[in-house]
Amino acid sequence: MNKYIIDKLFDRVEKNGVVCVGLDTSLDYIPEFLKEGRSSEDAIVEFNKRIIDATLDVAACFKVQIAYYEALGIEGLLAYKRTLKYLREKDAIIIADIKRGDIAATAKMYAKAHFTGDFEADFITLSPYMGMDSIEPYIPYVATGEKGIFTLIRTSNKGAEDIEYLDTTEHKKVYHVVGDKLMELGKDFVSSCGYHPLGGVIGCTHIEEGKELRKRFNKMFFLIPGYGAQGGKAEDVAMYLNNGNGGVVNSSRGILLAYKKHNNEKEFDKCARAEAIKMRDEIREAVRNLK
Ligand SMILES: O=c1ccn([C@@H]2O[C@H](COP(=O)(O)O)[C@@H](O)[C@H]2O)c(=O)[nH]1
Repeated sequence: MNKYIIDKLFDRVEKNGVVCVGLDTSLDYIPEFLKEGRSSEDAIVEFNKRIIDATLDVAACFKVQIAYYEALGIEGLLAYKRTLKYLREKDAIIIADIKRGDIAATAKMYAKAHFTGDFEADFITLSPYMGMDSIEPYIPYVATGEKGIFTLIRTSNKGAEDIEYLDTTEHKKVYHVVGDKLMELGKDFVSSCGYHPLGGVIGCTHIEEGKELRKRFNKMFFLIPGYGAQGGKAEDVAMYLNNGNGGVVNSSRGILLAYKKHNNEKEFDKCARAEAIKMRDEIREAVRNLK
């Protein structure tokens, strides 16, 4: 049986739980005392390092949302690069949330940019709306066993209904078609853990289809956003998992800004840890209650 990066993620979930810490680090989220005397780049890196150190043993992985870094230009991208480097030094699993989608020639360059070099990540997110030839250039990296992708299938936002929920002539919704195509592509890469490294982004905010999607895409590992700040709850998430594995659940603002709930900016990292543990334990409990 082949070994792919998805086994490492599966094992981390077994060990640390399903929480994916979202490093959507906006400058506004960083407490003033940490910004004093530091450049924006250094403040972001310092904030991220402290969040990473505080949550490493209670997180399955870290999702770094590139938009927050790109928005600050070169300085932001340097902070992005340094954050990824720190995560790698800690042997943390990195999901780069870059949501790319383009013609194959360009996709090849995106693959090189985010699977090697300064911005190297373990997994990246992709948008499938230009078709499967926009996904294929990433597959040689997946085939090495060291890289994986999460493709948008059914997203967490309200606007998901505008396109993803449209009925197709095959009497399936668009997101079913996307998921089915990825399952087909993934079947050559099913790994020891039972999943393939061609994961899907499935938001936990449309709870009606949780069980159906879990059953239909049974070998697909899910990246599940929408928890906390977008309203997703542990009971909702539990349905997208298989015995508490088969997916990671992202929370970005919920974890990074936990200190605001406790009015304790000095200990923002401790508050982030407590929030990640609470989230992990609530999801574990909800999984137990499903049985
Ligand atoms: O369907 C999707 C796909 C991606 N996202 C991303 O996840 C985080 C969510 O942040 P929160 O602060 O926990 O709401 C963010 O990076 C989004 O770009 C998503 O929300 N939904």
